[in-house]
Amino acid sequence: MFSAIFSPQELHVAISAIGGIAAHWAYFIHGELDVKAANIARLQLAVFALLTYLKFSYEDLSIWEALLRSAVVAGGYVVGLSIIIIIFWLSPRLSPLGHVPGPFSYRFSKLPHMWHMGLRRKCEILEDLHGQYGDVVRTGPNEVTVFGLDAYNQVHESDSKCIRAAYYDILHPLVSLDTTRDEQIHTYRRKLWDQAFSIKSLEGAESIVYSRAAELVNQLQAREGQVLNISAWLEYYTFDFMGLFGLTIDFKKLTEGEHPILKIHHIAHHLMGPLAAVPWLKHLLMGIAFVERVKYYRHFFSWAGKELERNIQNNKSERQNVIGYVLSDAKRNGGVKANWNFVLGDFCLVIIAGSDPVRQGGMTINGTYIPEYTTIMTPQYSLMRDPRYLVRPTEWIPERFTTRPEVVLNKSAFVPWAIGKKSCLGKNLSLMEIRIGAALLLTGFDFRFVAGEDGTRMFTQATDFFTTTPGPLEVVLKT
Ligand code: HEM
Repeated sequence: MFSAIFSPQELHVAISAIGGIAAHWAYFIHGELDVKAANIARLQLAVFALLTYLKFSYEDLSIWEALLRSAVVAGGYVVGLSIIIIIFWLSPRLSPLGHVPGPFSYRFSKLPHMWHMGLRRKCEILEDLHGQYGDVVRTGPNEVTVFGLDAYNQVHESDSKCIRAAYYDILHPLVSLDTTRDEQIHTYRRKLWDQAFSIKSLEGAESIVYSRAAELVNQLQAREGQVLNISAWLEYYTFDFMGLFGLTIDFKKLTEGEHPILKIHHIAHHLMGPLAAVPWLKHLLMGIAFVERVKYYRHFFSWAGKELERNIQNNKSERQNVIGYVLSDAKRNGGVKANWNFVLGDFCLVIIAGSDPVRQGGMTINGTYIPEYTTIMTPQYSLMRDPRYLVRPTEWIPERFTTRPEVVLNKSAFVPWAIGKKSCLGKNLSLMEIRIGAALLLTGFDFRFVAGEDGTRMFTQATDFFTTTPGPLEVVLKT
């Protein structure tokens, strides 16, 4: 009967549109598909190719006509899928987050958020949304961002039921302590890492920190009177320290200048930043060869893989540092090759430590029910600039932490190292680096901003993606 009213091509388009709707109901809204993005795209391309072949072989069409007609059929699928996505995420009854306020366009897709992140930093976008919509904001079809200390504690405290969200698959297929989403694996690997951060290990680390801080002072003394980007020099200091402490590698950045991998890391960081909002897109692009945007990210991992192999070759005896403990564990449990994704993941984590977390869970936050399997973001940037917890929160008042406690209203909101089971393992180590570095620099030099520098670029030009890289701070030093 249908064939009397519709042409075969029209019928194919209609079936394809119904297929789009069915795919949404039967597949796309069930479970998490981010890391499967490239395979889903490949499958859809394969179906398209098959359809083109069938049309070419059985409908007596030229290859171009077959391609065109298949594209129209594929368009039916896209339209069907888009319509059902819009209905689903717009309807308060169907969408589990229909009751949470937030920007209209963010309800359907994370792509508008990603677009905005290309123009501004994520932390500033979220802070604006906080001002506009309050403490609980819908920032994606399946994502809310929550503000305030109570919300932060609920998500992060040790007995929280929240688990790490899809965003943490950032290194996929590699897995590091900081990105593993499996609670049991996390507990196991945290114990492994703990060995390298014991009091005894930190005592051993002290001499490395002193030697790198002394080298930093040497290098800066040799550049007295010159314009220096002190942000970069502090990064060389911490990078060189982490190489020696965690990996037995001397990156020699303090003595030989910026290591090429740091440059690659910075470019990758900058280009990948906006993609952080949309994990599936990052996985999709990584699955396609020659995508320019992820080129430097690939470079970073291929460099890290070779560097790890060299590192294993150069250090045959057991080492009592992070990579040593991680390798020994791998050897005890099937060998380094079998555990490569964990070993390389942790190797990369030592190189780039620290981040801004996201969690998943089902709970009531500030009176708003957040259903299970919702991604919950808890931006530390906003928490540590919230006037409920600090007086004049955006002003640089270092005395807050020493002689002026009256400008702190609630010190529990100061959580740079996070809290709970997944809080920073390197807190004491980083405090040691900061104290020794700051003491030597402040007692050894007078600092002056160069013309045009007011110290704000360090914050306003910082990149905000998994880890934060500060913007430049140009100064001239005098001994
Ligand atoms: C001032 C410097 C640092 C800050 C502000 C910082 C901050 C953080 C934060 C906020 C987290 C939690 C991330 C999350 O839950 O997603 C974290 C995790 C972590 N940090 Fe740091 N970090 C710093 C330095 C370091 C250093 C020097 C190391 C040494 C290797 C380190 C090792 C780690 C590790 C291993 C984790 C993962 C812990 C886990 O998943 O159990 N951090 N850091």
